[in-house]
Formats: sequence, C-alpha cells, structure tokens
Amino acid sequence: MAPMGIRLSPLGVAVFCLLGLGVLYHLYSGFLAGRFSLFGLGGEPSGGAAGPAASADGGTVDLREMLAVSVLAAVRGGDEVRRVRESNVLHEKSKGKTREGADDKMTSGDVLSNRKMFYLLKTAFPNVQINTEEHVDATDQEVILWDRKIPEDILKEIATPQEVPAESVTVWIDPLDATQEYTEDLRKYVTTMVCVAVNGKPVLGVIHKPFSEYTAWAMVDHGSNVKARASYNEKTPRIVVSRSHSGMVKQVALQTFGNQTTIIPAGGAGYKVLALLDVPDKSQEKADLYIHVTYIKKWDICAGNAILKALGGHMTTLSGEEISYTGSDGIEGGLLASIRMNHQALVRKLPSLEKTGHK
Ligand SMILES: Nc1ncnc2c1ncn2[C@@H]1O[C@H](COP(=O)(O)O)[C@@H](OP(=O)(O)O)[C@H]1O
Ligand SMILES: [Mg+2]
Repeated sequence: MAPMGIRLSPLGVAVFCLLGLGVLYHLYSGFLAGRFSLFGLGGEPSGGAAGPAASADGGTVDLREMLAVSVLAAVRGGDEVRRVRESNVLHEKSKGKTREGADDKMTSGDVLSNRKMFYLLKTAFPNVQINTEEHVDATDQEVILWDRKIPEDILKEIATPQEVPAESVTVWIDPLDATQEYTEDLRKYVTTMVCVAVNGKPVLGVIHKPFSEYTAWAMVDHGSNVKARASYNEKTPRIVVSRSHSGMVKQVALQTFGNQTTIIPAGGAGYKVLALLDVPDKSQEKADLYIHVTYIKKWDICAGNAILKALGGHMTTLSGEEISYTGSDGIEGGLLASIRMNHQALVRKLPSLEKTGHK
C-alpha cells in the first residue's frame, strides 16, 4: 500500500518506467546524432552554403592537401556526371528561373556528383566552410575517405605543406558546370570544379572535363599543371561568351572591339576559362577573352579565377573590381577574364553595365 492510501498497480509502474526510458532514449540519441553531424561531418548540410563556418579553434589546413583532395573530388564527381549521361536517365528538373527567365536546371548528374564531391572534401576537412551549388541531403550522407596520397605532379610543383587557418578558408564546389548543355548532350562544355579561397581570395582552382578526362589545376604563387598560350590577340580578340545566359554580351563585345571581332558562344564558365589557356584537349576551342554580362554565381567562376590568377591572368567584374569569394553566392557586375593582356586597359574600353541595361 502506498502512502495516502493510493494503490500502485505493478503494470502501471512498468508502463510508466518504459515510457520514461523511451523519452530518455529519444533525447539522448537525438543529442548524439547532432554531435555526430556537427563534429563528424561538419554540420547539417543545407542547400547553398553547407556546413558551419570553421570554428575559431578549427586549427590549420594544408592547402597542398586541399589541392590533392580537390583534384580527387573533381574527378570522382566527374565519374558520376559521365555515368549518368551515359545511362541517358538524367531526371532533368528545373530549380526555378534565373533573373533573365531561363530555366535553372538540375539533373541526377548534378546531384550525385555533388554528393561525392561534398562528402569527400567535408570528410577530409571537417572544419572548413564549403559552399556548393546543389542541396546536400543530410539523410544521405556518405563518408568517403581520402587515402592521404598527394599526386606526384602536385608534389613536384609544391615541395612543402602550405598551412593556413581553417577558419580563413572557403571552398566552392560546382558539381556540374554547363548543366544546360549537359541536358542537350553537348558534352565538351561540361566540367566539375573546386576552388579554395583564403580570406576571400581565390588561391587554388581545379577544372575537370569528365568526358575527355582532362584536369587543370593551379595554386597561386606555387604552381600549376596548365599554362597560358604563347600569344593572344588584344586588338581584335576572339571572345568566348555564354550560349545560354548571354544577355547583351554580343552587342557589348562588338561595340567595344569592332565588327571584326569573332564571338564564340560556348557553355560553362569552366570551359570558357580553359579556352584562354594552353589546353591539349582537342574538343577545346580557343579564345583571347571571356566576357559575361548577366548575374553569375561564385561556384561557377572561383576555380577559373584562381587558375587565371596563378598563371598571371585576371578575372574581375566588368568595371575591374576583384571578386571576393566569401559571403553572398552571386556576382552582379559581370565578368572580364584575360591573360597576358593589359586588363585595366580592357576595363577602360568596356561600357559600364548600366549602359548595357544589366544594372
Ligand atoms: N544569369 C545567370 N543566372 C544564374 N546563373 C547563371 C547566369 N549566367 C550564367 N549562370 C551559370 O553560370 C554557369 C555558366 O553559364 P554559361 O554556360 O551560360 O556561360 C552555368 O552554371 P551551371 O551549369 O553550373 O548551372 C550557369 O547556370
Ligand atoms: Mg556552374
């Protein structure tokens, strides 16, 4: 008999205890899962900027190792891109419209490449901020381990580790650049890209072409596996421009450089940067300048910016401003990319975006 004359039924006590245990288990397992996702894989990935900013005690990361993992991620993502394209089952969807009203497309190639690339980088570098074009599904995590091998060509160019604070790093992933062209089966334009920025400055970039298995990489002040061509035509340049997000770019180019100028419409920001370089891939067209006038995102351009910078070239807005690879995803001021040319003189020649109706 319980005090106050209340009688406890043994069954009731058992049910009550079980309920209590259930509540405790639920709370505790949720807590553990939270700890795992925060410290094991660096936070709950969401669309766009996934993962937490590296904490103040995040230590340092070696940029040479980051380059090795970035190359591996671009290649592994590229394998997914190729596999999906060859299966002919793309599951093409629209994520919405661009500001200009074009479909912003996504396919299984984008999603599966993104998953590989994101988790490879996140598992190797849990304390760095990773921004990626596609949504990362936190319920579909994959722990992909890096074997810690740095490829010979990287070791040859970069002899020593390059440590920087983890909290100063922002990684930008484009798991499939030229998605529009991918859906049209225009394979040569497609690339996968990784970029690492330190304090907003692009310091290393990787552009991989999955269908020709060509990879370009470079680290500012340290080396590259790609170089500039011997000469460029500054007077009547061949200008590579967007074929699916062109805006007024042709008019701007012809007005600035004259009617003799050749315009090369092409897909993909990665492809267009490679058009300025000495790339052995036969499917790669060559150009002297890359101009873009509509809005564009940082994962589309950061890797190309880092590579051009490492080779002595420039990528800026049309008014010549450097682009900072932290914070917001987008660039409003258009793009001008050049190498072995007087970049500031080109900027002075170009009309402002206000005059082209893009601002
Ligand atoms: N106005 C715009 N708005 C949004 N994204 C744009 C854009 N212009 C270009 N881009 C993106 O920049 C990349 C290169 O564009 P383009 O091939 O037209 O030069 C493509 O990336 P994705 O294929 O990764 O989406 C494209 O979607
Ligand atoms: Mg892109």
